Amino acid sequence: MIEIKQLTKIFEGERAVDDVSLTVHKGSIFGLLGSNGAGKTTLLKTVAGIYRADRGQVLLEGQPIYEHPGSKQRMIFLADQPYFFAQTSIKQMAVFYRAMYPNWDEQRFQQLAQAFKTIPLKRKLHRLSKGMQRQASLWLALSCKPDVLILDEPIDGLDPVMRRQVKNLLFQEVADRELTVIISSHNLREIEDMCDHVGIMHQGRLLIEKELDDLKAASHKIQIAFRDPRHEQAISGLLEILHKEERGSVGTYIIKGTVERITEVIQAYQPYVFDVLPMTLEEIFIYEMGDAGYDVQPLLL
Ligand SMILES: Nc1ncnc2c1ncn2[C@@H]1O[C@H](COP(=O)(O)OP(=O)(O)OP(=O)(O)O)[C@@H](O)[C@H]1O
Repeated sequence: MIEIKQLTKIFEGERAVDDVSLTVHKGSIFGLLGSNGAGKTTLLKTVAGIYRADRGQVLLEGQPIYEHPGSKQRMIFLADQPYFFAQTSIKQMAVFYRAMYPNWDEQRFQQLAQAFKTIPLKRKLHRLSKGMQRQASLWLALSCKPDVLILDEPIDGLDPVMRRQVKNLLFQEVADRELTVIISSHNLREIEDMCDHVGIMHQGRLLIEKELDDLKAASHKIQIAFRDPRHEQAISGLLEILHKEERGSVGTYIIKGTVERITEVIQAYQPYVFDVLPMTLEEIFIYEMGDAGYDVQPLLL
């Protein structure tokens, strides 16, 4: 378990991360979203023990990460720009990782050659494309068998086939040995596919942090055609309507509450049309955050 407690990181008098508290459970995948400059990379680097917090702390299984080299060996941070030593191949980088990370698993490294077969073992990494370099850094990271993998927009630059491959590898590690993953991305669909918890950052602050299932269960998109316009007024007194759009006689409503409660209230008026529609994570964020007083639309892609 990772506990982030009232974390603040200041650069040149500006708070890049401002009083963020968050718990990431072992074996979960946490997705971090936010606009450019929101503080995601700074938060991730502080969690990884690369930056020292100005206030607050980060604990891995109760141990402060920055002060414990042993904790840092249990986690891997993959930056959005992969970094390798000059003139090295993946084989040579593997020698370095083997020396650095006590959990390095040579057999896993060999197995993963199949998954990352586009990367030649002896070719200099700096000559590979950006996407291939990202693949190489994921290959090395997974071979270290880390307890925590922190990924700063790593999947965004991969082609669709490799994206699926990497997601499957991560799911497998989470299921088999409770790997904890923290991933930042601008791609909401990616986060929705992968993560069980999500958070949105803006101007250094964590605006919202919730379990995806809770978010999905908290509000619903319903299409309704009432028999009598007065019925609509009646339900708005009984349910919390966050948003409404009308097309002809059919209205699409975003309503807070459980689907059972919403169904019970609306069905009592026997509408002509009553359909519960799926909501995307983007819609959920827009309405949830709008309800909390934030215009979140510009923060999301
Ligand atoms: N090393 C640094 N020195 C000074 N300021 C920094 C440094 N790193 C980040 N910042 C500032 O901290 C703020 C947050 O930056 P950060 O890179 O954490 O945002 P981000 O959410 O990852 O953005 P993006 O989505 O664009 O990658 C920005 O205002 C940035 O200019």
